[in-house]
Amino acid sequence: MGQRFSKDEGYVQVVILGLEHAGKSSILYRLTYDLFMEAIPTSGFNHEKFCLQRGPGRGCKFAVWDASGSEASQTAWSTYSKAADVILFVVDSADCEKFNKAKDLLNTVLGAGDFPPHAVIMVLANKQDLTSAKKPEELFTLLRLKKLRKICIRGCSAKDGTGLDDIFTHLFLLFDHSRKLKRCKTVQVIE
Ligand SMILES: Nc1nc2c(ncn2[C@@H]2O[C@H](COP(=O)(O)OP(=O)(O)OP(=O)(O)O)[C@@H](O)[C@H]2O)c(=O)[nH]1
Ligand SMILES: [Mg+2]
Repeated sequence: MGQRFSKDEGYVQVVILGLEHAGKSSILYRLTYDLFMEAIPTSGFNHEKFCLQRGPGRGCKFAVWDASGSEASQTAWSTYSKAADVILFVVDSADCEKFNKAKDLLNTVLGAGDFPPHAVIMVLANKQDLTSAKKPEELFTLLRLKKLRKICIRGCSAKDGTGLDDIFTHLFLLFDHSRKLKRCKTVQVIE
């Protein structure tokens, strides 16, 4: 907790952003310990490292930074985005009153364009265990994601683990694809 942010060389750098209370730290706990713990609001960062043990991305290493969602902390987000290979933007799918705020915040993050061109942006529609939660497809429209480039959405629940067990494989495939696309573009320019 409260660590200084830095780029982890040799790792796919994943930055978790989103409003306070969206469930960012709960997702990190679920990924790290495979359990649900009552999280306390983050001050600074949580930082964990993972290595994919199986599947197409076997051996790929991920460094995950879970930021505080407080307004004071949001001012520093562009620093983290600059170093990000993957941005996970977490939304509380059951908190309809905050959807607009979440949309504006996501637009601010994306509009700043600080992240590298190969970066993958995934919205995690968290708290799918709650009956009031909007489905990822609904959130896709509500957050007006279709207007935004290179972005995908996935439903999940830190509480019961839904949508999180294969997240690193999924991220690896997206990241790999994104890097290859970038390489293709370079080849086309040279031709
Ligand atoms: N029902 C349900 N509750 C969740 C889920 N994920 C998180 N919560 C709850 O949501 C609240 C906020 O969770 P946190 O993980 O602390 O949220 P955060 O985004 O890290 O918040 P900040 O660190 O303040 O930015 C806690 O009470 C969690 O128990 C989920 O998938 N389902
Ligand atoms: Mg937190």
